[in-house]
Amino acid sequence: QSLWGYDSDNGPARWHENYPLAKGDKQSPIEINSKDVRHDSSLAPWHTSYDPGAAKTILNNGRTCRVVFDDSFDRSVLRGGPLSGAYRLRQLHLHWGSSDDHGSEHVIDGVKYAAELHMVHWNPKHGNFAGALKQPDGVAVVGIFLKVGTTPKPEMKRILEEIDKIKTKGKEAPFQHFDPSILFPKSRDYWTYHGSFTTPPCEECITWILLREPIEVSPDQMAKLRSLSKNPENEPVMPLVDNWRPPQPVKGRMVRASFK
Ligand SMILES: COc1ccc(CNS(=O)(=O)c2ccc(S(N)(=O)=O)s2)cc1
Ligand SMILES: [Zn+2]
Repeated sequence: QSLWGYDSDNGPARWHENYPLAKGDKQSPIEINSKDVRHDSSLAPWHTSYDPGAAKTILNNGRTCRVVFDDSFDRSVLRGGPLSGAYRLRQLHLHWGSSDDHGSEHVIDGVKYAAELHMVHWNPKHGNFAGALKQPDGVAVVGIFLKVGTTPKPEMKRILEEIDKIKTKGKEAPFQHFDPSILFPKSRDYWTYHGSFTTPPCEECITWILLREPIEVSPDQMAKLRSLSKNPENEPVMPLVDNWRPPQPVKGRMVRASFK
C-alpha cells in the first residue's frame, strides 16, 4: 500500500495525517455553485501555444495516467486569463470514476462528470517546478470535464490507444508529436479560483482555470480508461478507478467567471 491513495485506509479523509496542508483553507477541488460565482469582465481570454514536439512519454503511476512534456524552456505555454506571464506545460493527467455518473473532482451545480482532465503548468519566474510549488502564483491547471455521450472524441483516441502499453503501475511508453490543445472544447469560457493540488502534498499554489464546456467521450473510451490497473505487473489486478478527491470547503473564496 502506498503512503496515500484513494482506498479506505489511505484515502482523502486520511491524507492530512501525513500531509497537514490537506486541511488548509484553500484546498481543491471545490463545488462550484453558479449563484455564488461573480462574472468578472476584466478577466482576459486565455491562450496556449503548445509545441507537439514537447510531448515525451505517457505513464501509469498507479494513481493516474499521465503524459509528460519537456518543460526545460518556454516550449509549450499557457498565457492570459487570470495569469500574468507564461506558464510552462509540464504534464497532463486524468481523474475518473468507476461508472459514468461520477469521477470528476470539481462539481458544478451538483453535477459530477465522468472524468476530469488536468493540464498542469508552472511559472518559470520561480526557477523550477519545486520552487513554483511554494508560491501562490506558482502553478496553473486547466481543467476540462469529460461527459459521456454517443460521439467519441477522436482527439482522446491518441491517449487511449496508448493505454494498452501502460496497463499496470510503473509502465511507461514514448508519447510524441502530440498537441494537447486539440482536447479543448469550442468555448473558452472558464471559472477561476485559487486552490491547491488535489493530491498530496496538497500545496496551495494553483490558479485553477476550469472550462465551462465539457468534452464528450464515448462509453467505450471511458471503459478503456477504466481498464488501467493500479497494481504492478504480475500482482493481483486492482482496477485504477475512483482516483478523485471530493470537494473541499470553499472557506469564503471567490470564484470568478469569464462569462455572464
Ligand atoms: C514536492 O514534490 C512534489 C510536490 C507536488 C507534486 C505534485 N505535482 S503534480 O504536477 O504531479 C500534480 C499532482 C496533482 C495535481 S492536480 N490533480 O491538482 O492537477 S498536479 C509533485 C512533486
Ligand atoms: Zn489532477
